[in-house]
Amino acid sequence: MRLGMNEDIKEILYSKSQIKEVSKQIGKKLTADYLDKKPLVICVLKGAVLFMADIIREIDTYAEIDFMDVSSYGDGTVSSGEVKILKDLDVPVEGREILIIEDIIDTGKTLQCLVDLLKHRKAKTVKICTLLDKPERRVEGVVPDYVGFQVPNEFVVGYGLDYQGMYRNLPYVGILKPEIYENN
Ligand SMILES: O=P(O)(O)OC[C@H]1O[C@H](OP(=O)(O)OP(=O)(O)O)[C@H](O)[C@@H]1O
Ligand code: HPA
Ligand SMILES: [Mg+2]
Repeated sequence: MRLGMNEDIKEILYSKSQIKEVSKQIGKKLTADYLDKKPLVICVLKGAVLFMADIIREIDTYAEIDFMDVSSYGDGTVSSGEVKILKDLDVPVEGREILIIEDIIDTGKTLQCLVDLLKHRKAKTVKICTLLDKPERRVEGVVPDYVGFQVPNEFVVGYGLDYQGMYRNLPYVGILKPEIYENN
């Protein structure tokens, strides 16, 4: 009998309070770096939605927010390599200081595609803030500017990160038991 989501987690990597603490630290840096710059803060749906909500409340300066929905993983644990734009931004980015908020950088394909697009649209600057960085799996040369935690090469879920659309609502980041996805 499955008792609930928590039973599917092999190990908790980052607790709610650790994530809160790291968001505060990053928020302080962002406040200093973006003072008077009126950045456009972009949340990459859906994974980044929880971290975005934390981060914007820690940025103590004028900022606009917008959302983009891109998807490359579908239902699996391996990137398809093909990044689809499912929802574009509502505002133009030309001349703007852009801060992209992500939950995780894995292969880097999603962000490489986004950064290229925003530069093509003539953004003034494009910086990346990610809760998690998994550098071991990188195939693109994406380097984040603000990082919460570096994660090992494991499939992680929680705090926005999903497996087959589930586990996003776990209040921590944990490693999914391999038997969960190996049985599917
Ligand atoms: O560095 P990459 O290998 O490209 O992987 C990282 C991206 O993959 C996940 O999103 P996904 O496409 O699964 O959509 P989701 O955010 O809606 O879960 C995650 O939220 C990142 O956006
Ligand atoms: O480890 C991961 N977990 C969930 N979604 C992801 N998208 C890229 N890497 C991951
Ligand atoms: Mg995502």
